[in-house]
Amino acid sequence: MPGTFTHTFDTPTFKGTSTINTGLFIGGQWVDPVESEFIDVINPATGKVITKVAGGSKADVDKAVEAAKKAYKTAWGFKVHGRVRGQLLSKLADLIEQNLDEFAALETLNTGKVLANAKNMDIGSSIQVFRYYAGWADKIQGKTIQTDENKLAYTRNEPYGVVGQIIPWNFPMGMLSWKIAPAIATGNTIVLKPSEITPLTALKFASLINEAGFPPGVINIVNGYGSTVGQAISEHHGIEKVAFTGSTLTGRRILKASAETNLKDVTLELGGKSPTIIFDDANVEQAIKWAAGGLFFNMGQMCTAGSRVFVQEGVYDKFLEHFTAAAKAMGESAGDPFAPGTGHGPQISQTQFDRVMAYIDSGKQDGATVHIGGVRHGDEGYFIKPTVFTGVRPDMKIVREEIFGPVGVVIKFKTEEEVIQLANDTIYGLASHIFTENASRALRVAHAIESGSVWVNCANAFEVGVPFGGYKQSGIGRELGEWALETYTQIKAVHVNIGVKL
Ligand SMILES: NC(=O)C1=CN([C@@H]2O[C@H](COP(=O)(O)OP(=O)(O)OC[C@H]3O[C@@H](n4cnc5c(N)ncnc54)[C@H](O)[C@@H]3O)[C@@H](O)[C@H]2O)C=CC1
Ligand code: BAL
Repeated sequence: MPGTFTHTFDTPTFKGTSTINTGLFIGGQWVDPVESEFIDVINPATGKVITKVAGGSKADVDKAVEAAKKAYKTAWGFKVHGRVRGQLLSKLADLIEQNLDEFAALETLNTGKVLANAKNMDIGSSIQVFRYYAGWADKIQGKTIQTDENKLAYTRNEPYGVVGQIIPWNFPMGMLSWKIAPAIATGNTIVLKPSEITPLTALKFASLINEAGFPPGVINIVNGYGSTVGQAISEHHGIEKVAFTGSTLTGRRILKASAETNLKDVTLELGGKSPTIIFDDANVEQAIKWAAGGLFFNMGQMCTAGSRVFVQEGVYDKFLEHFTAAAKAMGESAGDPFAPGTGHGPQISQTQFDRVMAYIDSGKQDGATVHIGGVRHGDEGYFIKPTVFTGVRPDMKIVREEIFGPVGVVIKFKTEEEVIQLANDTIYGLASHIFTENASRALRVAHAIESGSVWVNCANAFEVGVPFGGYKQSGIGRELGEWALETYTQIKAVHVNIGVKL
């Protein structure tokens, strides 16, 4: 019988006891893992264990796929009107909203995110995503193709059936909503694996699925390690599509697993090394604020983090002075993520802390200048001070590789042509942020940059209706907006002979 985790919160927005089931959610029921594995969940602000939750194995994935297949064949897909799928998604959004403060508290406990951000950005935006796709569920349309009087040809956008979804730890509820909402709107059933590091809000979410009214097996949540549950999803012959957000290395493994098994469709949202470009003609005060947020938000644990900051020579000194001050202020606001006034939390885990500190050390060893930061904050938890390097060369690891921490490089440039070449000198192509008051330049540079998203005079300003995804090694496919509907449907062409006789 699966256990529960109970925690009493006394936060500014949520005072009360949260009780969540720590099992696997398969076929509408909480079950124990077949192999009885349990995984520690750590509070990154203290480094202490919060609880243990079930970790699944291949056998649990098999059970979840069976449940999802049965649900798809008997109670979901086109057996259910799109309007009903939309109503259930809306109900889920309402239930998350009714539990907003508890979700936010759990997210902060498990990730170390600042509470206000967890509430307004993570949980708040995931509610928006469920509502947005609830609206699409009865608007999935094929096309008729006019050939001649003898034929009726039309297309249907059909669901894949069972889809697998593997999500990371940097935005646990955000990425869950990006994956589940469009897949459900288009009529698929789901086996989702949260990150084994951050399962708490996914488990809370699972407890709302039956209450929202979903038939058993439509949404299954199987927590566990990537090397077991993640790999089993990627290799499963009963899964027709997998959607993944995480590292480029794991993305390659998932693509390879698909190639070596059933050639399932794959959507990948991977790493980045995004440029932030500030031209002399920018509104520099605004650019400094956006660039600091664009790099340090979520402790730099964003795939779109503007971690290479290119500044034109005329505003370089002014920018660097104030950008450094912003980093300093952010560092001074580090602390208990539940406390009002805290602006900067810990990295997610000891592993990520060590990885980010190793990048900082490599920058120092390669001869870059630590302009500010470069050290841990405090002596408990996984806090790292916002860090800015100057005096870098293009070949340094801190310039080329995704750090996924509060660490950026500031580089001076002279001309537009030069900065376009520098910005595109990367294997990644996820996002870019451009600051200029010259509209022609903004559009010229936006079109020349090789990235799936370009933000002009802002940074990381996501919109649920606008597609998101990567060029180059940052990914395959698009999420959000109507584009996500395409990634969760396959097109069937139907040819009907009206008048041709043989
Ligand atoms: N694009 C993004 O939003 C993210 C990028 N990253 C990048 O990845 C780096 C490493 O972080 P990790 O947590 O190790 O990322 P990861 O890519 O290993 O983990 C992401 C998800 O993939 C799963 N996974 C791991 N190995 C798998 C496998 N063989 N098959 C299927 N699923 C598997 C994990 O359990 C987790 O749910 C970070 O430093 C960062 O650079 C990490 C998280 C999110
Ligand atoms: N993975 C989408 C949000 C982000 O990490 O930037």
